[in-house]
Amino acid sequence: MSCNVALFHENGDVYGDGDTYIPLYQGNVIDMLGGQNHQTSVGYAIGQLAFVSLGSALFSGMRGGIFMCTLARLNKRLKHLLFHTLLQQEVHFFEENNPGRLSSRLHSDVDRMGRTVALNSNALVRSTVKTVLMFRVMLGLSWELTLLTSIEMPLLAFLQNKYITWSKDLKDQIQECHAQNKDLAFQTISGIHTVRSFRAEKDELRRYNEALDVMCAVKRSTGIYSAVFLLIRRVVSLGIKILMLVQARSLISSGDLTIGSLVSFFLYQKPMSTNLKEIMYCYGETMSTVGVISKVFSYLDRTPKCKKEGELAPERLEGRIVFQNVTFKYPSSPDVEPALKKVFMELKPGKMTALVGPSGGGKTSCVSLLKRLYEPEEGQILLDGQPLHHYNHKYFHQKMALVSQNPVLFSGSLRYNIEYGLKDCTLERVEEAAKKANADLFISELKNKYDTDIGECGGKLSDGQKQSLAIIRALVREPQVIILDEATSKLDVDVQHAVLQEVLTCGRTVLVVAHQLKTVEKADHIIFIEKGAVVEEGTHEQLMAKEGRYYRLKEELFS
Ligand SMILES: Nc1ncnc2c1ncn2[C@@H]1O[C@H](COP(=O)(O)OP(=O)(O)OP(=O)(O)O)[C@@H](O)[C@H]1O
Repeated sequence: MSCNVALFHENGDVYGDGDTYIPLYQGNVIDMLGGQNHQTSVGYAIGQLAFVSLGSALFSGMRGGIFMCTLARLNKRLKHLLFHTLLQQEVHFFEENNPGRLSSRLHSDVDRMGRTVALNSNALVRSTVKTVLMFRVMLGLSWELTLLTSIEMPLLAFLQNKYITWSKDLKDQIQECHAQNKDLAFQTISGIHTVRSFRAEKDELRRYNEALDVMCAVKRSTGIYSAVFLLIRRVVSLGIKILMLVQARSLISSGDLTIGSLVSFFLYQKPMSTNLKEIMYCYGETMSTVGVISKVFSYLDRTPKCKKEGELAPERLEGRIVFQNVTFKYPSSPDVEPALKKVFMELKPGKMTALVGPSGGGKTSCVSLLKRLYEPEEGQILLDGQPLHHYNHKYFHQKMALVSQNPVLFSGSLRYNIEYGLKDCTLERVEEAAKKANADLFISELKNKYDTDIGECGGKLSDGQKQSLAIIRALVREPQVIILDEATSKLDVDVQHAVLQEVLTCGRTVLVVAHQLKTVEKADHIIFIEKGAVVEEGTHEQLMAKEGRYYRLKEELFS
């Protein structure tokens, strides 16, 4: 984009950047370099050039540096804001937008957006100033030739505009393909165990290849558009140049233009058109990034569809939970039957309540509503007589702990995972919780004890150890309500009993979600839920004596 041109003129005005020095004088270069001027004026001009070159290099370096720093800050701020906004969104948002796409928005799109805005504004300022100054000088040399040069610009701008309109959709498609491919590769790699056990490597490779083919086709179209555009642009430029040469010849013959001025004019014309191209390129780049920018901003402006956080954070919480005629439909399936229909149930403090029923009955939906991952469509859930959303978010999730069958663990140490999200948690507290979960023995046998790295998603632990870790993580928070969603299924029977005994101490409310009916026989209260409705409830003995759905399910499982 730059050219090594150095011109000297009598006014002593030099303009340029980096390796481009364009003196803004009027006069004849050829004469001076040919030695017709005095030796002193050449020395003076060279000194001046050196001085201005140094100044130019210094300022262009500073400008580049300042823009790079601004770009880094802008990127950091945008990513922070976007990540913050994403974390505020309701669960349904993440069901609609898969992780690969969101991660691509957060990284590639924000980078591209920052680069376009910051770098293009840098180039735009530089090129505009240079263009205005050069234009002034060129007008002084020959207004007729300047007029012809100026015709080229709107023509090229028109072509560029057309090109942008055609290529914008393609660029959006490429961005989308990138996100999809990333997501596909991520899914396959993270699920490699399943892929391997189903011998699905070839299928996954084929799927990835098909996705690559789609992207390749879009890129091919972009290449064709770009080649055609370049060809037309070159032809237009060539036509204008021929017109200029014809005009210059007639000006020279009529004595209105000297050969020296013509050479000067052409020496200006090249960097001038380079600058104009740069301006148009920046414009084009900015325009083609508009799609990306608008997507990023649509996420930044998105208001989460969840109820506002409440203030309640009582010192003492009893833990009595009541579902009052709760009806609920998943936002992603608004047209199907509700997952829960007018559910009424009570979970008492100091008691273990078990939620049982066939697959798809609505057990997990109850737990999701309890953890406020979704909001009921009708009815409400009360905790100590207050709707759940009245409680302070952090307080609420500390008081109500969920331990699931396949807990989500993060790479890092055991201690990091146990203390996750807790401030000022001492090692003594962690050790005490581990003892209560009957897990202190296995941890003490590890080489680095609580500092042992558990690997990606806890990959270095057995399934039972992962469950133990999740139980410690819940207990260390000293919750008043504990939800065990098949949370002890991978533990030894002795450990299961010890854990259940422990969670029932301190008058805690315990909800056990169970698929294996054997684990719930000891529950104080059993609720049988089927097709989203409570069908029957009572103790194990009462339900067995009733010979209803619970009895029949038990018979089916053991027959
Ligand atoms: N994220 C979701 N989006 C849409 N529908 C869902 C979603 N999760 C569950 N469902 C539907 O809601 C109904 C209740 O499902 P739920 O997971 O609560 O049952 P469950 O009793 O926990 O089943 P299981 O014992 O198999 O875990 C089912 O019909 C299911 O298809």
